Amino acid sequence: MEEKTPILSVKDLVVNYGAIQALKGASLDVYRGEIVAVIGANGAGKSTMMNAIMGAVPRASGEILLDGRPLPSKSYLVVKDGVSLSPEGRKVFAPLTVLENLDMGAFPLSDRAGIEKQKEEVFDLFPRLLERKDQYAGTLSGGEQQMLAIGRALMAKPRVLLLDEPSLGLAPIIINEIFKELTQVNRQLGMTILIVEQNAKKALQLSQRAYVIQTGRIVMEGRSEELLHDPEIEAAYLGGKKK
Ligand SMILES: Nc1ncnc2c1ncn2[C@@H]1O[C@H](COP(=O)(O)OP(=O)(O)OP(=O)(O)O)[C@@H](O)[C@H]1O
Repeated sequence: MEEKTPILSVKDLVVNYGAIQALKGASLDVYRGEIVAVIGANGAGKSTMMNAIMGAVPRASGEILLDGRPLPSKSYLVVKDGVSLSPEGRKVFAPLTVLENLDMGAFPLSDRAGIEKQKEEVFDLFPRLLERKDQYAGTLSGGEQQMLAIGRALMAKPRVLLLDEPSLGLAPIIINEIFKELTQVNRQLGMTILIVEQNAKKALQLSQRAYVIQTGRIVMEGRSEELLHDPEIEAAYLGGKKK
């Protein structure tokens, strides 16, 4: 699966919020077709990593490359280049319907037929959204809003899909449903995915490779299967030995 040039490469990324250094030279690579996870505790810098890739927070130094070329620093240009984000807390457009939210996500596409095809793919993955296509997004359940946020990100036909804590605040049964669909997104659409999660177990089960971030630094990386059974990871992120 791994090739020479990563589709997405973050090199020595530094992000400051005033006096707080949220990322202290973090690097990671994502190869085409992979699901890569970044796990870490509250405040480790996971959302900052995603927002910096999207150009939504400025970087102090470092490089972000897509297919070896620097990504633009404006969010809408990043989306046009092929990177979409499903943000932390979903952030769907509450006063718009499901269909209108999906249309908003399709802004880089110009042909009507392409947009409709993309919508069909999203509805195929999340039939619950089709059933609720005319419902206002603000009235959807948390799980449905998460599906819509992922669907909206997919509408731009990204080459890399970024997911910021898709499990946040959801019941385990809904998390399982969403993570099953993410496996489908990866397999069915061949979608490359970078996911950041506090739910380390789910993220490691979903991904092929993973990075561990601690106070702005990548401190460990490896095959997810191996990290799942690493005693240090078990103790720090998986709630000890209990099975
Ligand atoms: N806009 C901001 N202004 C100032 N400090 C910020 C801002 N956003 C984030 N931070 C700080 O940067 C650090 C990293 O935050 P970030 O949101 O990236 O962490 P995270 O790993 O995504 O955490 P969580 O899992 O809780 O969402 C934290 O110390 C946070 O308080």
